[in-house]
Amino acid sequence: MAECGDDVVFQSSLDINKKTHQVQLTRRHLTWDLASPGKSLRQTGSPSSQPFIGHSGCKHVPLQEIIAVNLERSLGKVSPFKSAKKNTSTPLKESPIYIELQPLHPVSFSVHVVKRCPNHKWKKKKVTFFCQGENLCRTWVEKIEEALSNPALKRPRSLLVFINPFGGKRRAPRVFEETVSPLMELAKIRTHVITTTHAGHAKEVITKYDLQSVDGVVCVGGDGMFTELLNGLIDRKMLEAGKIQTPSEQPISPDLRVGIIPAGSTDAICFSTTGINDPMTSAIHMIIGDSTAIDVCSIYSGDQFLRYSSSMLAYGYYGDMLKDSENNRWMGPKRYQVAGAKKFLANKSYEGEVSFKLASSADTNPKDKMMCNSGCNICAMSQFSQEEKGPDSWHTVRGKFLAVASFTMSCRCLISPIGPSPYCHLGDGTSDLLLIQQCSRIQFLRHLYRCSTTNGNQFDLPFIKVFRVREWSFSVQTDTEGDTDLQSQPSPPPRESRAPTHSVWNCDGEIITSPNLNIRVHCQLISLFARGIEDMESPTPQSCASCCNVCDPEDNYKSIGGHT
Ligand SMILES: Nc1ncnc2c1ncn2[C@@H]1O[C@H](COP(=O)(O)OP(=O)(O)OP(=O)(O)O)[C@@H](O)[C@H]1O
Ligand SMILES: CCCCCCCCCCCCC/C=C/[C@@H](O)[C@H](CO)NC(C)=O
Ligand SMILES: [Ca+2]
Repeated sequence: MAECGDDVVFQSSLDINKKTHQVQLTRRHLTWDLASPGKSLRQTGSPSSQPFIGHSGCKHVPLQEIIAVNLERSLGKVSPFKSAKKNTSTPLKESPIYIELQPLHPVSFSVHVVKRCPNHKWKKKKVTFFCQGENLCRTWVEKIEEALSNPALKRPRSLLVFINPFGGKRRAPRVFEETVSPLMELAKIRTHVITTTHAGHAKEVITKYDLQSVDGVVCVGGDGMFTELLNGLIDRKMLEAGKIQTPSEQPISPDLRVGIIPAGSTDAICFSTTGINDPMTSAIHMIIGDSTAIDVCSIYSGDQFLRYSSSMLAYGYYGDMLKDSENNRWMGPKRYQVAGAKKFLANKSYEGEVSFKLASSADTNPKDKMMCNSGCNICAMSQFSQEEKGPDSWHTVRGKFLAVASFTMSCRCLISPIGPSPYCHLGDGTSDLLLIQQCSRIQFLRHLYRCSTTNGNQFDLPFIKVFRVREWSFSVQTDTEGDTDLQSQPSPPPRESRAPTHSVWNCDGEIITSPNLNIRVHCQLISLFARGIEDMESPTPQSCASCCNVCDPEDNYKSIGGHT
């Protein structure tokens, strides 16, 4: 059924694939249906105010899923011979070349809409409408463009783009040039593109840039690049508000949304917020103005603020792996596999004490099998329930850990298709804190293997504890036995033969060396050009359910608008 308030803006008959259709633009949809005797716009309601009710075969696209609308430029075919022949008094050889456009069809415009493909991949699909006369064609384009510029749709008009030429497989410049830039042009989005020359470059620019002049900031890179933008944008807000980040200070939300065109090594943030690491999919989410707010952790060493993080913060195995992999950046994404295998064989554990404040709500937990999907109710509720945190409930675990890791999102990536913490929420104000106690290689392998599957049972192992937390801290414990041994020697052993007693932190792929950290989760602090991962089995309000009265079961994934 048509939604209340979805008034008709414009309608007419137009040809699609040489067949006449009744086409209607409402405030929320573009709809077209084959015109046949006994089936017309008039029959479906008052022509001036009522959207018509669809049925199978009728296509019904939410405006939010229109990527672009354009007048078609090539209106006819070139026919110089005919033109020359008309001027019979002039010999053919000497005649000036007249080019006459022979319209194949009157005039046309194209609408590019979202096409859903398997595995959350999005492409664009072009539908061309042929009009009786240029005026009608121009009016259609104007009306659709006007509807798309409705502020409620939150489509960006201009973007600041940072390209990291050294991230991942070093393909970012090409990815932007070949895939993203043509799409932005098609959608008439202005881009100011900066190719970074050094680490920290994007953050430096963000400190000074006139951010009022853009509607979003985009990185073409990986998790490290996103984190640089995240830190730059929050730092800028704090600076403008004259605030210094202290443990008791609440960080201020940036006004701008951030986009990620995946071109890094892991791309876990892009994967966890769109369901895939595909540049075209991400570019489309940006163009149509999708928005999802994600949690951010602030990290301190004592009272000293270090940085903000949004994906994984991990000590032990993942920290050692990152440190080792940094020497092999030239290998690209493979560096993580090489270092991961080395550190797996090393099977090193570290003593430490972890204290954490459990999320007060007993409704969710890291093993509850409730995936955070687009339009997630748990995240929607969390936005309003941050004040009722309940009584402080701190817990402490001491031990020898192979890894201590907190996931503020699922951290899906190619090697872990539903993520190392599959039921983690994007915007519930919590992180999943994973404690892997010292264990044998075979036990740890079992956990890692489970992370690489879609079973979601990687925490169901006796040496693993996992908690949903709002705040937590870690401190190293001195290995007293080891220290005594060292002290009994006349001089310290050579540096390389000393086993390190502590690891480093892997913070969104960047190293933090301070071992003792305090972490706080801030609910939905920054918004991304994404919508979370769509549940293809039960459509979400943003995809199909709210708009769709015309799902065509024959046309799954192929149908306009991708209705399921
Ligand atoms: N021109 C540059 N030269 C060197 N380093 C850069 C440059 N531009 C950005 N960086 C830094 O490179 C780091 C890593 O980049 P990025 O996240 O794009 O790739 P990655 O580490 O391969 O991918 P992932 O983080 O997904 O594993 C970022 O933290 C960023 O600060
Ligand atoms: C025997 C099969 C082994 C499969 C191993 C699966 C383990 C999956 C764990 C992946 C964790 C990735 C979490 C994301 C972290 C990012 O923040 C970071 C920067 O991009 N990437 C890495 C690799 O540290
Ligand atoms: Ca979360």
